[in-house]
Amino acid sequence: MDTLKRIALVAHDRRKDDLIDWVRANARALAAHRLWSTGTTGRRILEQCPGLALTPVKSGPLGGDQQIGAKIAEGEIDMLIFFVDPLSPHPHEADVQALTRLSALYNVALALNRTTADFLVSSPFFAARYAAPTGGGDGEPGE
Ligand SMILES: O=C(CO)COP(=O)(O)O
Repeated sequence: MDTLKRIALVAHDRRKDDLIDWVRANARALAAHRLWSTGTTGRRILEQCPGLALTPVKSGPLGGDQQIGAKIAEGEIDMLIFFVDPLSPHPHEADVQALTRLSALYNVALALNRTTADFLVSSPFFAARYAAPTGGGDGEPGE
């Protein structure tokens, strides 16, 4: 079974430090998977974890949430880690709602906060490939 996961990492501004802290804490597990991020989130993650196979798209308010949503609609994302800020208004609220709606519609594993992200990253679903590499596997993305 192919256990390589395609994961999107997104955070609102006031949750970015928390997401980056979570990514750093789970960098070894995440390094075995393919990652996408909205623009500002992705650039900040790569500053801290330059070894991750992470592709930034546009910034969320400039269409990045919709780009991630389109990948979900195309069946190209398995998991969305989206640390939302429920206490601030967002100019692109419609895009935020569309992104979480598409995650529900396409049965994408969705974490809106750190506790749920911890459950996902520690689940057998996530860890199978990591725990049982096949011959010659060294955890590099794309194997
Ligand atoms: O706006 C976002 C999520 O809705 C995130 O976008 P950035 O990562 O570009 O800040």
